[in-house]
Amino acid sequence: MTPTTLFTTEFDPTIDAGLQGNYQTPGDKSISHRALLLGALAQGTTVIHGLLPAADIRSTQQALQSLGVKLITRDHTTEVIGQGGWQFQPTAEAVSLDLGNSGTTTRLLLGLLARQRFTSHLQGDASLSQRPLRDIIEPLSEMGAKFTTETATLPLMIAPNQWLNGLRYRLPVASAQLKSALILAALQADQPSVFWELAPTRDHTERLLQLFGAQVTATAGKIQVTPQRQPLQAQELTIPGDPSSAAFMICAALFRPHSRLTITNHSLNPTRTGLLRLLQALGAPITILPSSQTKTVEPAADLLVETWTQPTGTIQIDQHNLGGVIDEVPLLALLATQLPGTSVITDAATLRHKETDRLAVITEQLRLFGARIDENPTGLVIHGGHALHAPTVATLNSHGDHRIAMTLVIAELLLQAKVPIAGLDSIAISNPTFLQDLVRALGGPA
Ligand SMILES: O=C(O)C1=C[C@@H](OP(=O)(O)O)[C@@H](O)[C@H](O)C1
Ligand SMILES: C=C(OP(=O)(O)O)C(=O)O
Repeated sequence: MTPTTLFTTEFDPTIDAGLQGNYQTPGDKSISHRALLLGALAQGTTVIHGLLPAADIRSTQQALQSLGVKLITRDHTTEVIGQGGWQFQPTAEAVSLDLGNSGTTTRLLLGLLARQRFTSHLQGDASLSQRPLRDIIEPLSEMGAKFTTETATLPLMIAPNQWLNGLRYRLPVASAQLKSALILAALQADQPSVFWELAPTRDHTERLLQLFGAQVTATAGKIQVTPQRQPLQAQELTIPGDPSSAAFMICAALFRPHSRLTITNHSLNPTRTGLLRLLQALGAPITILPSSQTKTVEPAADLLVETWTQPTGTIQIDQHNLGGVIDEVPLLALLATQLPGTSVITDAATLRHKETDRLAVITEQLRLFGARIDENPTGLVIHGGHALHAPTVATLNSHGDHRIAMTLVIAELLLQAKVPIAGLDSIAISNPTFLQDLVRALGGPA
């Protein structure tokens, strides 16, 4: 994603208002990818309500279309015409897939394309092409997949392949993308597979596969996959709101005076509610209310978030709870600056291989606000308890990373500082209506 130095004109972080009204959380990104992919494999038409309309999801949609899958979008509903089996039917003998900025699309497709009759060429943008794929290439190759890549990154080629064997494998890293790729390959294998997770990560693949009729069981970090001989069965489903998008509005409301914001449709999947649990344990004024929305494919609720007048406590993240906040870490670093003590994030080296090196970039940017952060190879130590100030630089820089860009917007809002942010347009990767929604919650025009 090309950095820009444009700052939005409609959003004014110096505004003297709290966040009020209702915030409709955009559809969950992880579930949106998976609903499209499983819908494509199923027999029948899968109807998805509330798919996230963001650039990463468009990468999955375009990849599926290149693979010969038909998608129909009307208003807030997307229909996926399932192909009724594992074999995609592209019109050419070799397909080229541009996966943009989306790590999830890339990794899940590596699993799905491991046993196809055609050649696939996968590429992505500059950021995605830097992200390591070795962790995923190695076990999939052991199963029989045939990858060609010089550096275990994109661009990469997958050769036609007629067989995959089952695998018993202890995942060396905690990664939902790795786990999902292995499960998707294992369903196409000739023998059963068993995987053991290093630490808990989001479980949308397991849940959705069960809904679509696959034999996948997951207990206490052990995942058992039976090869799927019958096609998956198409479903109609409504996607819950993405906690990783809601997180920004929750923090803005907690730390802006005069806030009273209802967040609707927030997922309650326990593998995604790490931030919510952590804030509730610290006594933040967040009330969980019954959901006011249509029943979603995973549990969801409304949240009432009010200004946190006396923030207390600290944040402690390690490998046991990292999975539940993996995409919230840049925001957690900002949150920790607002707490009185010293917060510690550890076991988080994987953050160095996201859209940017998120540990380095958030440290660099929050220091411009006067934050006291020590960076180490696997995490951050954030010394709270002292006031931040408006940055004195001419431009902040998200380095084209959507989560960093949104964290900087919230930092500016908390400090009422108006400094241009380079790469703000990256927000469209996961949360295209973010600034508009923020302006509305602050009392601006809808
Ligand atoms: O599976 C997924 O949908 C995702 C998994 C996470 O990565 P990990 O593979 O590190 O868990 C997360 O960072 C990403 O935004 C989405
Ligand atoms: C890391 C992220 O996504 P992905 O890995 O799909 O690019 C994210 O959304 O923060």
